Amino acid sequence: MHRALVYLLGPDATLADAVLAVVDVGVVSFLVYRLLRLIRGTRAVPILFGLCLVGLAYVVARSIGLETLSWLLGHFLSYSFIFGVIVLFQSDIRRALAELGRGSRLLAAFASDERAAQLGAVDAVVKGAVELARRRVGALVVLERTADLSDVVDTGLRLDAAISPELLVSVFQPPSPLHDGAAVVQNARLAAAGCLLPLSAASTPQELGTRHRAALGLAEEVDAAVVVVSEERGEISVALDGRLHRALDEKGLRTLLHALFVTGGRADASAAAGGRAGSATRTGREGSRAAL
Ligand SMILES: Nc1ncnc2c1ncn2[C@@H]1O[C@H](COP(=O)(O)OP(=O)(O)OP(=O)(O)O)[C@@H](O)[C@H]1O
Repeated sequence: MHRALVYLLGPDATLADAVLAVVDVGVVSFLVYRLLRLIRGTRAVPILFGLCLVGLAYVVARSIGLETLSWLLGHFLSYSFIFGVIVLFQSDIRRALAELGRGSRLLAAFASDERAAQLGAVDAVVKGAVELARRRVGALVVLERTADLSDVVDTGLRLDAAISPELLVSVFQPPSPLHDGAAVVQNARLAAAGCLLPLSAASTPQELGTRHRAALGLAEEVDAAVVVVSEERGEISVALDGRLHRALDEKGLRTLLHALFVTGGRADASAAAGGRAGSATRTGREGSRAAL
Protein backbone atom coordinates (compact mmCIF):
# COMPACT_ATOMS: atom_id res chain seq x y z
CA MET A 1 0.00 0.00 0.00
CA HIS A 2 2.76 2.40 1.03
CA ARG A 3 4.73 1.40 -2.08
CA ALA A 4 1.74 2.05 -4.29
CA LEU A 5 1.36 5.50 -2.70
CA VAL A 6 5.01 6.28 -3.30
CA TYR A 7 4.69 5.07 -6.88
CA LEU A 8 1.60 7.19 -7.54
CA LEU A 9 2.37 10.36 -5.56
CA GLY A 10 6.17 10.41 -5.29
CA PRO A 11 8.60 9.60 -2.46
CA ASP A 12 7.61 12.57 -0.25
CA ALA A 13 3.90 11.78 -0.22
CA THR A 14 2.15 11.87 3.13
CA LEU A 15 -1.19 10.42 4.17
CA ALA A 16 -2.73 13.87 3.78
CA ASP A 17 -1.53 13.98 0.14
CA ALA A 18 -3.10 10.58 -0.45
CA VAL A 19 -6.43 11.69 1.05
CA LEU A 20 -6.32 14.86 -1.05
CA ALA A 21 -5.63 12.86 -4.20
CA VAL A 22 -8.56 10.53 -3.48
CA VAL A 23 -10.88 13.52 -2.87
CA ASP A 24 -9.59 15.16 -6.07
CA VAL A 25 -10.23 12.07 -8.20
CA GLY A 26 -13.60 11.51 -6.48
CA VAL A 27 -14.84 15.06 -7.18
CA VAL A 28 -13.71 14.95 -10.83
CA SER A 29 -15.34 11.51 -11.33
CA PHE A 30 -18.57 12.79 -9.77
CA LEU A 31 -18.61 15.87 -12.02
CA VAL A 32 -17.95 13.76 -15.14
CA TYR A 33 -20.69 11.33 -14.06
CA ARG A 34 -23.20 14.17 -13.54
CA LEU A 35 -22.27 15.71 -16.91
CA LEU A 36 -22.73 12.37 -18.69
CA ARG A 37 -26.11 11.85 -16.95
CA LEU A 38 -27.16 15.36 -17.90
CA ILE A 39 -26.41 14.92 -21.59
CA ARG A 40 -27.43 11.26 -21.88
CA GLY A 41 -29.89 10.83 -24.75
CA THR A 42 -29.49 14.44 -25.91
CA ARG A 43 -27.83 15.86 -28.99
CA ALA A 44 -24.80 16.72 -26.85
CA VAL A 45 -23.56 13.11 -27.05
CA PRO A 46 -22.72 12.99 -30.79
CA ILE A 47 -21.41 16.58 -30.56
CA LEU A 48 -19.10 15.60 -27.68
CA PHE A 49 -18.00 12.48 -29.54
CA GLY A 50 -17.19 14.56 -32.66
CA LEU A 51 -15.22 17.06 -30.56
CA CYS A 52 -13.23 14.23 -28.97
CA LEU A 53 -12.27 12.99 -32.45
CA VAL A 54 -11.18 16.50 -33.50
CA GLY A 55 -9.23 16.78 -30.21
CA LEU A 56 -7.50 13.49 -30.95
CA ALA A 57 -6.62 14.65 -34.48
CA TYR A 58 -5.25 17.90 -32.95
CA VAL A 59 -2.98 15.98 -30.53
CA VAL A 60 -1.71 13.70 -33.33
CA ALA A 61 -1.14 16.67 -35.69
CA ARG A 62 0.83 18.53 -32.98
CA SER A 63 2.92 15.55 -31.99
CA ILE A 64 4.05 14.83 -35.56
CA GLY A 65 4.66 18.53 -36.30
CA LEU A 66 1.83 19.34 -38.75
CA GLU A 67 1.80 23.03 -37.81
CA THR A 68 -0.94 24.35 -40.12
CA LEU A 69 -3.32 21.49 -39.42
CA SER A 70 -2.84 21.72 -35.64
CA TRP A 71 -3.35 25.53 -35.80
CA LEU A 72 -6.60 24.99 -37.75
CA LEU A 73 -7.88 22.23 -35.45
CA GLY A 74 -6.92 24.23 -32.34
CA HIS A 75 -8.96 27.23 -33.51
CA PHE A 76 -11.83 24.98 -34.59
CA LEU A 77 -11.93 23.42 -31.10
CA SER A 78 -12.07 26.74 -29.27
CA TYR A 79 -14.84 28.14 -31.53
CA SER A 80 -16.82 24.91 -31.59
CA PHE A 81 -17.19 25.13 -27.80
CA ILE A 82 -19.13 28.39 -28.28
CA PHE A 83 -21.19 26.96 -31.16
CA GLY A 84 -21.82 23.78 -29.15
CA VAL A 85 -23.28 25.81 -26.29
CA ILE A 86 -25.47 27.76 -28.75
CA VAL A 87 -26.78 24.55 -30.40
CA LEU A 88 -27.43 22.82 -27.07
CA PHE A 89 -29.20 25.72 -25.45
CA GLN A 90 -30.91 27.14 -28.54
CA SER A 91 -34.41 26.88 -27.12
CA ASP A 92 -33.38 28.56 -23.84
CA ILE A 93 -31.58 31.31 -25.78
CA ARG A 94 -34.64 31.79 -28.01
CA ARG A 95 -36.86 32.01 -24.95
CA ALA A 96 -34.49 34.45 -23.23
CA LEU A 97 -34.34 36.64 -26.35
CA ALA A 98 -38.10 36.62 -26.69
CA GLU A 99 -38.31 37.58 -23.01
CA LEU A 100 -35.73 40.35 -23.50
CA GLY A 101 -37.47 41.63 -26.56
CA ARG A 102 -40.92 42.05 -25.05
CA GLY A 103 -40.30 45.78 -25.36
CA SER A 104 -39.34 45.61 -29.03
CA ARG A 105 -42.30 45.31 -31.42
CA LEU A 106 -40.64 42.82 -33.77
CA LEU A 107 -39.73 40.35 -31.06
CA ALA A 108 -42.97 40.95 -29.21
CA ALA A 109 -44.84 39.97 -32.38
CA PHE A 110 -42.67 36.84 -32.63
CA ALA A 111 -43.39 35.97 -28.99
CA SER A 112 -47.11 36.46 -29.39
CA ASP A 113 -47.15 34.30 -32.56
CA GLU A 114 -45.35 31.59 -30.62
CA ARG A 115 -47.79 31.95 -27.73
CA ALA A 116 -50.78 31.66 -30.09
CA ALA A 117 -49.26 28.54 -31.69
CA GLN A 118 -48.64 26.95 -28.27
CA LEU A 119 -52.17 27.81 -27.18
CA GLY A 120 -53.53 26.09 -30.32
CA ALA A 121 -51.38 23.00 -29.74
CA VAL A 122 -52.43 22.75 -26.08
CA ASP A 123 -56.08 23.08 -27.07
CA ALA A 124 -55.70 20.35 -29.74
CA VAL A 125 -53.96 17.96 -27.32
CA VAL A 126 -56.57 18.55 -24.60
CA LYS A 127 -59.55 18.07 -26.93
CA GLY A 128 -57.91 15.10 -28.64
CA ALA A 129 -57.09 13.40 -25.31
CA VAL A 130 -60.61 13.95 -23.97
CA GLU A 131 -62.16 12.47 -27.12
CA LEU A 132 -59.74 9.50 -27.08
CA ALA A 133 -60.54 8.89 -23.40
CA ARG A 134 -64.29 9.02 -24.15
CA ARG A 135 -63.78 6.39 -26.90
CA ARG A 136 -61.48 4.31 -24.65
CA VAL A 137 -58.66 4.52 -27.19
CA GLY A 138 -55.17 4.35 -25.70
CA ALA A 139 -52.74 7.16 -26.60
CA LEU A 140 -49.35 8.64 -25.77
CA VAL A 141 -48.60 12.25 -26.72
CA VAL A 142 -45.19 13.72 -25.92
CA LEU A 143 -44.90 17.50 -25.76
CA GLU A 144 -41.36 18.78 -26.15
CA ARG A 145 -40.15 21.47 -23.74
CA THR A 146 -36.48 22.51 -23.54
CA ALA A 147 -34.78 19.12 -24.09
CA ASP A 148 -34.55 18.32 -27.79
CA LEU A 149 -36.54 15.19 -28.74
CA SER A 150 -35.16 14.62 -32.25
CA ASP A 151 -33.82 11.22 -31.16
CA VAL A 152 -37.34 10.15 -30.15
CA VAL A 153 -38.81 11.56 -33.38
CA ASP A 154 -36.28 9.50 -35.36
CA THR A 155 -37.73 6.26 -33.96
CA GLY A 156 -41.15 6.88 -35.55
CA LEU A 157 -42.65 8.26 -38.73
CA ARG A 158 -42.08 11.97 -39.39
CA LEU A 159 -45.30 13.89 -40.06
CA ASP A 160 -44.58 17.58 -39.42
CA ALA A 161 -48.31 18.30 -39.57
CA ALA A 162 -50.50 21.05 -38.16
CA ILE A 163 -51.91 19.60 -34.97
CA SER A 164 -55.66 19.19 -34.43
CA PRO A 165 -57.86 17.04 -32.17
CA GLU A 166 -59.16 15.19 -35.25
CA LEU A 167 -55.63 14.32 -36.40
CA LEU A 168 -54.70 12.99 -32.94
CA VAL A 169 -57.84 10.86 -32.79
CA SER A 170 -57.24 9.41 -36.24
CA VAL A 171 -53.58 8.64 -35.43
CA PHE A 172 -54.44 6.63 -32.30
CA GLN A 173 -57.71 5.06 -33.44
CA PRO A 174 -56.99 1.44 -34.47
CA PRO A 175 -56.46 0.13 -37.09
CA SER A 176 -54.38 3.21 -37.96
CA PRO A 177 -50.84 1.96 -38.68
CA LEU A 178 -49.52 4.66 -36.31
CA HIS A 179 -51.70 3.88 -33.29
CA ASP A 180 -48.88 1.92 -31.58
CA GLY A 181 -46.24 4.07 -29.90
CA ALA A 182 -46.13 7.78 -29.11
CA ALA A 183 -46.90 10.95 -31.05
CA VAL A 184 -44.45 13.84 -30.53
CA VAL A 185 -45.38 17.53 -30.55
CA GLN A 186 -42.48 19.87 -31.34
CA ASN A 187 -42.83 23.62 -31.87
CA ALA A 188 -46.62 23.33 -31.73
CA ARG A 189 -46.70 20.85 -34.65
CA LEU A 190 -47.24 17.11 -34.76
CA ALA A 191 -43.65 16.13 -35.56
CA ALA A 192 -44.04 12.34 -35.65
CA ALA A 193 -46.10 9.34 -34.56
CA GLY A 194 -45.37 5.68 -33.83
CA CYS A 195 -42.32 6.68 -31.75
CA LEU A 196 -40.62 4.47 -29.18
CA LEU A 197 -40.04 5.79 -25.65
CA PRO A 198 -37.62 4.40 -23.03
CA LEU A 199 -39.42 2.27 -20.42
CA SER A 200 -39.16 3.29 -16.79
CA ALA A 201 -37.46 0.80 -14.51
CA ALA A 202 -39.16 2.28 -11.46
CA SER A 203 -41.87 0.48 -9.54
CA THR A 204 -45.33 1.68 -10.63
CA PRO A 205 -48.84 0.78 -9.45
CA GLN A 206 -49.84 -2.68 -10.65
CA GLU A 207 -52.72 -1.51 -12.85
CA LEU A 208 -50.32 0.53 -15.00
CA GLY A 209 -48.81 -1.26 -17.98
CA THR A 210 -46.17 -0.46 -20.56
CA ARG A 211 -47.89 2.63 -21.97
CA HIS A 212 -47.63 4.39 -18.60
CA ARG A 213 -44.11 3.03 -18.00
CA ALA A 214 -43.04 4.44 -21.35
CA ALA A 215 -44.49 7.86 -20.44
CA LEU A 216 -42.68 7.83 -17.09
CA GLY A 217 -39.48 6.53 -18.68
CA LEU A 218 -39.20 9.61 -20.90
CA ALA A 219 -40.33 12.01 -18.15
CA GLU A 220 -37.55 10.66 -15.90
CA GLU A 221 -34.91 11.47 -18.52
CA VAL A 222 -36.01 14.77 -20.04
CA ASP A 223 -38.32 17.66 -19.15
CA ALA A 224 -41.01 16.76 -21.72
CA ALA A 225 -44.65 16.43 -20.64
CA VAL A 226 -46.21 13.12 -21.72
CA VAL A 227 -50.00 12.85 -21.92
CA VAL A 228 -51.26 9.27 -21.50
CA VAL A 229 -54.79 8.08 -22.25
CA SER A 230 -55.55 4.72 -20.76
CA GLU A 231 -57.36 2.30 -23.01
CA GLU A 232 -58.62 0.23 -20.07
CA ARG A 233 -59.87 2.98 -17.76
CA GLY A 234 -60.34 5.93 -20.11
CA GLU A 235 -58.19 7.87 -17.63
CA ILE A 236 -55.98 10.80 -18.63
CA SER A 237 -52.60 11.22 -16.92
CA VAL A 238 -49.54 13.39 -17.47
CA ALA A 239 -46.00 12.20 -16.80
CA LEU A 240 -43.80 15.15 -15.86
CA ASP A 241 -40.42 15.33 -14.10
CA GLY A 242 -40.57 11.61 -13.22
CA ARG A 243 -44.07 11.82 -11.70
CA LEU A 244 -47.40 10.64 -13.01
CA HIS A 245 -50.30 13.04 -12.42
CA ARG A 246 -53.31 10.75 -12.70
CA ALA A 247 -57.02 11.04 -13.32
CA LEU A 248 -56.98 14.54 -14.77
CA ASP A 249 -60.24 15.93 -16.09
CA GLU A 250 -60.38 18.29 -19.07
CA LYS A 251 -59.95 21.38 -16.88
CA GLY A 252 -57.03 19.86 -14.97
CA LEU A 253 -55.24 18.80 -18.14
CA ARG A 254 -55.76 22.20 -19.74
CA THR A 255 -54.55 24.09 -16.65
CA LEU A 256 -51.42 21.94 -16.39
CA LEU A 257 -50.46 22.17 -20.09
CA HIS A 258 -51.34 25.87 -20.20
CA ALA A 259 -49.01 26.53 -17.26
CA LEU A 260 -46.21 24.60 -18.95
CA PHE A 261 -46.51 25.81 -22.53
CA VAL A 262 -48.39 29.08 -22.59
CA THR A 263 -47.57 31.00 -19.43
CA GLY A 264 -44.31 29.04 -19.20
CA GLY A 265 -43.97 28.89 -15.42
CA ARG A 266 -42.69 25.68 -13.87
CA ALA A 267 -44.04 26.76 -10.47
CA ASP A 268 -47.46 27.42 -12.02
CA ALA A 269 -47.38 23.95 -13.55
CA SER A 270 -46.54 22.24 -10.26
CA ALA A 271 -49.32 24.16 -8.56
CA ALA A 272 -51.73 23.26 -11.36
CA ALA A 273 -50.78 19.58 -11.15
CA GLY A 274 -50.72 19.47 -7.36
CA GLY A 275 -54.02 21.27 -6.94
CA ARG A 276 -55.98 18.93 -9.18
CA ALA A 277 -58.33 16.17 -8.31
CA GLY A 278 -55.76 13.82 -9.87
CA SER A 279 -53.03 12.43 -7.65
CA ALA A 280 -49.33 12.39 -8.45
CA THR A 281 -47.67 9.00 -8.34
CA ARG A 282 -44.06 9.28 -7.33
CA THR A 283 -42.13 6.44 -8.96
CA GLY A 284 -39.87 4.14 -6.97
CA ARG A 285 -36.77 5.63 -8.54
CA GLU A 286 -37.88 9.20 -7.84
CA GLY A 287 -38.86 8.31 -4.33
CA SER A 288 -35.40 7.05 -3.55
CA ARG A 289 -33.83 10.08 -5.24
CA ALA A 290 -35.89 12.37 -3.05
CA ALA A 291 -34.86 10.45 0.04
CA LEU A 292 -31.17 10.99 -0.63
N1 LIG B 1 -41.74 1.84 -25.18
C1 LIG B 1 -42.90 2.28 -25.71
N2 LIG B 1 -42.92 3.40 -26.45
C2 LIG B 1 -44.07 3.86 -26.96
N3 LIG B 1 -45.26 3.26 -26.80
C3 LIG B 1 -45.32 2.14 -26.09
C4 LIG B 1 -44.13 1.59 -25.49
N4 LIG B 1 -44.49 0.46 -24.82
C5 LIG B 1 -45.82 0.34 -24.99
N5 LIG B 1 -46.32 1.33 -25.75
C6 LIG B 1 -47.73 1.51 -26.15
O1 LIG B 1 -48.54 1.00 -25.10
C7 LIG B 1 -49.39 -0.02 -25.63
C8 LIG B 1 -49.55 -1.11 -24.61
O2 LIG B 1 -50.18 -0.57 -23.53
P1 LIG B 1 -50.51 -1.46 -22.20
O3 LIG B 1 -51.93 -1.90 -22.30
O4 LIG B 1 -49.45 -2.45 -21.95
O5 LIG B 1 -50.26 -0.29 -21.16
P2 LIG B 1 -51.14 0.34 -20.00
O6 LIG B 1 -50.22 1.29 -19.30
O7 LIG B 1 -51.82 -0.75 -19.20
O8 LIG B 1 -52.20 1.21 -20.74
P3 LIG B 1 -53.80 0.99 -20.87
O9 LIG B 1 -54.35 1.50 -19.56
O10 LIG B 1 -54.11 1.86 -22.03
O11 LIG B 1 -54.04 -0.48 -21.11
C9 LIG B 1 -48.69 -0.52 -26.88
O12 LIG B 1 -49.63 -1.03 -27.79
C10 LIG B 1 -48.02 0.72 -27.39
O13 LIG B 1 -48.90 1.49 -28.20
